[in-house]
This record gives sequence, structure tokens and C-alpha cells, in this order.
Amino acid sequence: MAEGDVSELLNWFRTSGGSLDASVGFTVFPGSGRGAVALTDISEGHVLFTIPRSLLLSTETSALPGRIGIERWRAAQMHTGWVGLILCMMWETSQGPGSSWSKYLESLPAMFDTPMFWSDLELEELKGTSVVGKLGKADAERDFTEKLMPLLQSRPDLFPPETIPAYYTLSIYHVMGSRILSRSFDVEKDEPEGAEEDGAAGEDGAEEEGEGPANTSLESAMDVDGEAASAHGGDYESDDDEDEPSGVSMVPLADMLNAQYGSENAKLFYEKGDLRMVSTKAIKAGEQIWNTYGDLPNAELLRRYGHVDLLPLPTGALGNPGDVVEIPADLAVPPDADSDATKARIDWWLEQGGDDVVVLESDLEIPPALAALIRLLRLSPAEWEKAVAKDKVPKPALDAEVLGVVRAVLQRRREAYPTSLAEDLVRLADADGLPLNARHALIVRVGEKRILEGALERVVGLLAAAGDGDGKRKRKGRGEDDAGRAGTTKTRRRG
Ligand SMILES: C[S@@+](CC[C@H](N)C(=O)[O-])C[C@H]1O[C@@H](n2cnc3c(N)ncnc32)[C@H](O)[C@@H]1O
Repeated sequence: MAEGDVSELLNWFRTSGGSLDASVGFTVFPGSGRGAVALTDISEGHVLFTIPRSLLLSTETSALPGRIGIERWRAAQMHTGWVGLILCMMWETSQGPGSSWSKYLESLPAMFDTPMFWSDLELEELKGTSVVGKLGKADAERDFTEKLMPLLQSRPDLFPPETIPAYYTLSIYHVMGSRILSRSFDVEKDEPEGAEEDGAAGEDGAEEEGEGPANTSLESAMDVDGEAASAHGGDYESDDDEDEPSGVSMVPLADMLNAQYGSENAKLFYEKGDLRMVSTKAIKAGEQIWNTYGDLPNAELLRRYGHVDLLPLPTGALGNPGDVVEIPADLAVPPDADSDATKARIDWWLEQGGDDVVVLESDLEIPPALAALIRLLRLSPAEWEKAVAKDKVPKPALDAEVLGVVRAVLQRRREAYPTSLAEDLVRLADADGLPLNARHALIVRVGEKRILEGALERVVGLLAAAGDGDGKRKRKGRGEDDAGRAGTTKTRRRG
């Protein structure tokens, strides 16, 4: 199916019980592929299309888990993470026209601009950004080898060996995983919680009784609520610890909406029998119909979707207002800290609901969590015991001592990038000639570094105001200006 030709897909959609309002069309937008467009003026709260639940592709709707047997399915760990859905998508594809989803599967992209598919040289361009540690390629390959392949080999009746090279390779596994990462939704099996009791409509104007917003899948999606929007981290293959929490599903047509920071004008809502894409604002004829991917930072957009947002920022520059810089908690550890004691404090911090990554946003505010963590890591043994006894993390007060450490932490974070912001800005001025991946990486780096440099400037200003602009502030404790990574101390990632 050619990229812009959605007629076969729409035929399948309609003949399978879906309905598409006459106000909605699909077209190809330069640089962002297919997307939906308003063919007429659309009012807020209008149902744009309705998708019967039977059209969703998930481990619930595919016949494969039943054919394998649920006990065997679970024993093979197909019910955790996305490996089961990936296998269903592979198997449905292998069924050709025999699959209920063949027209849908044919319409999905097989190539992605996401870093999962970049060369090592290209990945170098992302060094220092939060993308690299989250790719999860090794975990994906482990799932493929240790979970999927043994199951395939044990059921030649369902997976004839001669079909393996065409449908069940590692590279196809990555393609299916990337399709899920960039297009899936979490669809609750029944009505959303609370919908019945309070007749809750969707957040944004859909007033029909019993509706609720369909969440993003754990790692992705086109339509999110606040909770899911903050679900950073992890990777699509290695979500091994938990059972699949709800129905991660491929949702035909809903996954053809593009997104752009702050532009959402439609959202997916679900009911018992179907899902509905509903306008959340009035949309003028000719305008794009945007879903939201959660107004993610460019690092996450690139990792999950393979694109970045470039919009005018309040500073006049172009960038993504949702950009952030992630600061690993390890950077706040005093250089001379005892590693066992530090580990105990960080473990306690995590137990108290802290995270092992502190997020700096574009408002350049010093995150209270960073101040609290810095203070926690510098408590005397007696103070530490008291904090534990009282079950209270230190208050996030930003005194000169803490600010000095914040400055050192930010400087250390800056060292993770091989190039400076100034160097990157020179390259950015001439970025049109760069290959797409290098350009995307550059935009991610610049977005992060602008925040980092802005925050550093702010901290230096605050220190100066506190009478310590030259770094010779008075300190209560040991030297802290060079806070660094504690060599042997590891923190763990939550969730
Ligand atoms: C859910 S799909 C949307 C439909 C997709 N454009 C298609 O052709 O099928 C998500 C993908 O659309 C593209 N996309 C969405 N929004 C975009 C944007 N603002 N700029 C560039 N590409 C975008 C990215 O390739 C992303 O992985």
C-alpha cells in the first residue's frame, strides 16, 4: 500500500464496522507522513470516527494466544511486556489475507527514524542525552532469543519453520516493537474506572456517558492522560517485572493522527463496545487534526516516534517547550562519600518516593527534589538517623551551600556531552545540509543544553546574590564544589 493511499485501509475499516465522519480526511503532510485533516469546520465534542473493539489488535483479540493455550502462553512469558503482542502481530502478518487485520498490518510503516535503527556512529551524536540509556536494544534481543524463539520452535504447527525467515526474524521483531512503541494505546478492557459512578466524560469536552480517555500504552501513544504522559523511561521490550497491566492495543485509524506540542484538538475515548476519536476543540476546515503524544521532550519524541518538535520558544529560538534535562541522582553524591552509606541513603530516598533521576525543565527552576537529595546525601550520621526515625526527607531549602553543589552537579552533567552548546549552535545554523538523524540528534542536544546552561546561569546568579558569586562561599561541611559520581555507588531506577 503506497504511503498516502489509505483507501484500502478505509474500505476495510468501514466494512469491518468502523465509521468515519464525513468531516475527516487523511492526507500526507510533508515531513510527518499521513495524518488527519478536517474537511469541513468541526465543532468541539464531535465524534470523528468510531472503532469497534473487535478491530483493535491485541493479545486479547488475536486468536494466537488461544491457539497456543493460555497456560503455555504464560509459561513462555508472553503475557509480560510487549513480546506477546509482537508475536501476535508477526503471526497475524504470516496469515496474509487470512488475518482479520491484514489490510491494517499492510498499512503500517516498516521503516523508522528512531534511534533503535541508527548506526553506532549516528548514536554517538546522542551521547549525553537521555535517549541512549533507554533504547533497550539488548533487552529486546534477549526477549526475542529467550522467550519468543523457544516458543516458536516448540510449535511448528503454528509457526512452520519455512515461514520463520519471512515473518519471525529479529529485525521484524524490532519493526513490530517500534510499531507498538509509536502507535499503541492502553485500552482498558471494560469501562474506565469511575466512569459509571460519576458519568465521567473525557477530560476535554466529550460529554457522552460512560466515556473515558484511552491511555497511552506504557511507553507510547497518541492520546494520553496526565498520568501516562509522565511515564518516562524503560523500553518497549523489557517491561518484564509486571504483568501486562491492561490491554496494550493497536488501534486502527486512531494511530494515523500526528501530534505536535500544545496542538491537541482530538482525543480517543473508549466505551464498552467501541472507541471514539472526539474533537476536543473546534477545528477549521483544512486544519490538521492532532492527537497528543503527551507533549514529550524531543529526546522522548525521537526515541519513540523518530521526530522532534520545533516551535517558537519564548526566547525567540526554535525548540520544544517540553524539553527537559535528566540528571542522574548519582551526580549529587559527594565525591568522598562512603559508598555503602550513600547506597543506603539513596535506597531510602527511593523508598520515600524519590526518583533516581531529577528532571530540569525549561522554566529553569531548580527542582526541589535535587535540593532535597543534595541535603540528604550530606546529612551527618546523626542527622541521617534522625531523618529515618522521623521518616522525613530534608526540606528542599536552596541555601548557598546547596546552590554550590547544584552548580557542581550541573557542570558535571554538562560534561556528559562531547560538544559544547556553542559548538552545537554553530552546526545548527547550517543544519539543513545534515542527514536527518544527525539533525535530529543535534536538535535534541541543543534543547537539553539550553536548559542546562540556562539553569547554570541562574544558579550562578543566585549564588552571586547570596554573596558567593566567586565560588568562595562559606561552607558548613566538607568541600562540595566538585560533587561527582560516586565511583562504586549505584542507584536503581524505579518502576
Ligand atoms: C501515530 S503515527 C501517526 C501517523 C503517521 N504519520 C503515519 O503516516 O502513519 C506516529 C508517527 O507519525 C509521525 N509524526 C507524528 N507527528 C509528527 C510531527 N509533528 N512531525 C513529524 N512526524 C510526526 C512520526 O513518524 C511518528 O512516529
